Formats: sequence, structure tokens, C-alpha cells
Amino acid sequence: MQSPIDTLTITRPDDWHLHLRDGAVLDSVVADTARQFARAIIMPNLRPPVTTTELAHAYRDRIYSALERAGLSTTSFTPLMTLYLTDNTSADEVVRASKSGFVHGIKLYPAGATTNSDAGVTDLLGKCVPALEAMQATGMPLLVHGEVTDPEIDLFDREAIFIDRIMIPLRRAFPALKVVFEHLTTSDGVDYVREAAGPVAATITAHHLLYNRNALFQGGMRPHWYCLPVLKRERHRLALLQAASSGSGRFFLGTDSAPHAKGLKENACGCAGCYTALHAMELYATAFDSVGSLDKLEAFASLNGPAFYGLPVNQGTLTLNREAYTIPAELPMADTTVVPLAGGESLGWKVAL
Ligand SMILES: NC(=O)N[C@@H](CC(=O)O)C(=O)O
Ligand SMILES: [Zn+2]
Ligand SMILES: [Zn+2]
Repeated sequence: MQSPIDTLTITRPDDWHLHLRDGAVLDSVVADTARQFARAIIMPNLRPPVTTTELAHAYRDRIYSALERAGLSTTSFTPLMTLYLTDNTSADEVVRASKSGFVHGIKLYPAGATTNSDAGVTDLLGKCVPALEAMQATGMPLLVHGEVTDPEIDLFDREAIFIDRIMIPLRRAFPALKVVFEHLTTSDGVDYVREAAGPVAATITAHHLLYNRNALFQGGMRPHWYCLPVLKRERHRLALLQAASSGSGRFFLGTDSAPHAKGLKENACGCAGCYTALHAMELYATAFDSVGSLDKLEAFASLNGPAFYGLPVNQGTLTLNREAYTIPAELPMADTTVVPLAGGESLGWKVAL
């Protein structure tokens, strides 16, 4: 019998779905990410949302300033900016974004689907046709929060119904449009992405690989496990784990790390989002190790994403050691506190710094 791997060195990874936020917490959250990842797709759901190339440029400058304040070199981490699609996004704006060289995707938030999505799209195939045509023509990827918002649809079915109602008609109308199905959570999503014709891929979070929906209710309500799309049944978790470790280039790492202040999570109407930037690679290594697939982690974390986005693979490496690591229970950040996912618990892997 082979002895288990105790050290894993992979090409330096990227995070293809990240919320860095803005203002006082930016310094801490960007530093947590930059310790592990060379690049990240920066989600645009700020208040107000990042709807133009000009706003994305200003946000990018603030991220670089935060890196400097955190004592990190601005060459050590590259923020890959995105725009927030609205009913009014023009074809000209898409062309500007494409020519900028620093905008790498445009994000679809169905209005009301998740945190800061009020300005989101109300009718994708009715109102966004000029923008989608320009995206298809320029090769600008559409990044999708894939959940319907119809209040009649059960919360746990929102992703599966989105495939039929939005994804299939969208891809029929724009077959050459690059689409990333963000934070995939169901076996329905896995089947769709695996088999769809054309340039389709998906990000998968560490928490959807590690937990099923029981985690939300273990011994009581667990707000730090609440995110959108919400955790699903065990069979969906197993399908995601299989997809992530299958070797298919269509699935890649996106943490969806989304910090909210402790008091806004532990609240009568708690915010959706899990903070995983601190310990992302430890969480993913634990998930892949659980199915004996550590040898597939590098493709998922470091190779598949760049291939889909048409970017080079990173120089440099990241090493993980099999070693007990206790996740901090709380993280002080500026004038607030953030509770990392599974704070206080232990993992069997640690990034070597
Ligand atoms: N995933 C979440 O639960 N929350 C994200 C938004 C999102 O990615 O949908 C956030 O910005 O807080
Ligand atoms: Zn989302
Ligand atoms: Zn997100």
C-alpha cells in the first residue's frame, strides 16, 4: 500500500471568484488572499456596484493601495476586475471593458438573488441583448450567479430551475459566449456544465465541497455556514467533489469568500456569505484528500482557470503540508470582527509560508 502524501507542491493557484469588499476591511481581506493566490477574479457587488470600466479602474487602484498598506508587493497579486451587468449596460461599455486589459468578466446577478444584487438584471434576454452580443463578439466571459429569484420556487431548487429557464435559452441565443456558472452547488449544475456544448465552465467553493445542508442546523442555527446558493444535500456535495477531482478542465477553484461582520451574520436576518480567504487552500486540500484525489488539486486550483480565461499559468509554487491547523475562531479586521468558516475547528493541512 502506498503511504499517504504528506507534502504537496503545486503551481501557485488563483481564486476565480472572490469578494474583496472595500474600505476599512480591504487591507485585511486582500492580504489573506494574496498569501495563497497570485490572481483573483474580483466580484463587483459593492455599494454602489462596479458597473463601468472607470469604476473598475478606481477599485483596482484601491486594491493595489491596500496591498501596499498590508506590506505586500503589488507584483505579488493581480486583481482581475469585473463589471456588474445591469439592464442598462451598453455594448460600448463592454467594448471599453474588453479593451482595458484589466476587466476579465461581466457578472450577472439576477435582481434580488444575493448580497447587493438590487441593481441586478431583471430580464436578461429582454434587456441585455446588446451587452451580450458585444460580450460574445469580444470574447468577454459572462459570470453567472445561477439562481432564479421567483418567490414561488423553493430556495433549494433555484439553481436547477435556473438551468432550464435562463442558462439553456441564453446559450441557445449566444452559443459562442463564454459562460462561467459561478459557485456551482448541485448535481444538476454539474451535469449541465459537464455536457453543454461550447465554452462553459464552473467555479466550485471549498464549503460546497466540504459540507452539506446539515451543517446549517447542527445543534442549532449556524449562520456562519449560510451562503448563497445555500448548501445542498449530501448527494450534491458528492457530485461536486467528483466533478472537481475528475480532471475535467471545465471545473475550477472559486472560493466565493465573502466576509460579513460577525454581528451581521449572527443576526435575526443574517447576511449570506462565508469567509474562506484565510484558509482556502487548506479547506480545498482537506476536501480533495477526503476522496484520495490530492493529485487532481493542481489542475483544479492552478491550471483549468487560466486555460478557460486565456491567461498564462502562474510562475512559482505553493506548498501544503499534512499538519494539524486550528482555524482562528475570529479575525479582527479594522473596526470589525469576521468569523472565518469553521472557526475554532481543526484541519489536517497547512500552507507552508
Ligand atoms: N455567496 C454569498 O452568499 N454572498 C456573496 C454574494 C454571492 O456570491 O452571491 C456576498 O457578496 O456576500
Ligand atoms: Zn453569487
Ligand atoms: Zn460570490
